[in-house]
Amino acid sequence: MRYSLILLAAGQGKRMKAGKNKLLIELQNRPLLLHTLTLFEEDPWCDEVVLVAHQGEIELLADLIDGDYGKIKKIIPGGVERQDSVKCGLDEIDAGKIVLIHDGARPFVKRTVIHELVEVAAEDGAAIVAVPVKDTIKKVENQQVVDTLDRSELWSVQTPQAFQVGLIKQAHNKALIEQKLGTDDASLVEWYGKPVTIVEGDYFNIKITTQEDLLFAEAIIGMEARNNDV
Ligand SMILES: Nc1ccn([C@@H]2O[C@H](COP(=O)(O)OP(=O)(O)OP(=O)(O)O)[C@@H](O)[C@H]2O)c(=O)n1
Ligand SMILES: C[C@](O)(CO)[C@H](O)COP(=O)(O)O
Repeated sequence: MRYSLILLAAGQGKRMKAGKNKLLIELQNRPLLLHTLTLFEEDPWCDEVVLVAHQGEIELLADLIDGDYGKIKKIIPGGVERQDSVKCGLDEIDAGKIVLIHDGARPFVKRTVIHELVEVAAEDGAAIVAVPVKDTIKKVENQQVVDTLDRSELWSVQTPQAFQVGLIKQAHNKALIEQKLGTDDASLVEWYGKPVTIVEGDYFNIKITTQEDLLFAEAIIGMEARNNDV
């Protein structure tokens, strides 16, 4: 199987409070973005990568990559919202492909999960990685609990998310026209009226969002290094 990747790196990292794009923060002496890029550069199923960046950081990222990532087809400017950045990426992907959309801020997705996702998307049209929620989730209004949701039905959604490219382009185009904004791409497909299949992932595939996630990330890298030594 083969796929194209849209890798998102055009966020602001406001919640990280690092004063710069969080994807440039170093983990084990390497920018976070390069950890994520390496996963896909080394995956034989990945044909090409469209890297979506801030207009003002395109040159910086090109220098950082320095010709080491041959699968990068283009570095293109993103938009204000994550969804706008994905739309810019989709415009670069040819018809008939399976496209994966992934947060540059998730450097720990496993290749086995990626491959299962691609196979399911090729069959079903849309597939996303998710894990069952571990906490009890309550609905709250004005600091008052109004409901306790049934945890057996709740999943915490990650990326990558994989789609037949025609389907995700149609969903994004309709969302643009009707000004529908979602926090992930699958929600646009759901809103478009098409099914989305869950592939169970794992709890290591964190999104590096706030300062404490950097500690978790260092711990995961340390654990991976120890496992490789065994
Ligand atoms: N306009 C945007 C917003 C986000 N992203 C990317 O989408 C991924 C997930 O977004 P998030 O973790 O929310 O990143 P930020 O927007 O950078 O963080 P924050 O919301 O804290 O500012 C990140 O890899 C980020 O670079 C993007 O490409 N374009
Ligand atoms: C797409 C996503 O990774 C799913 O968890 C997430 O929605 C991305 O950004 P967010 O701004 O943290 O919601």
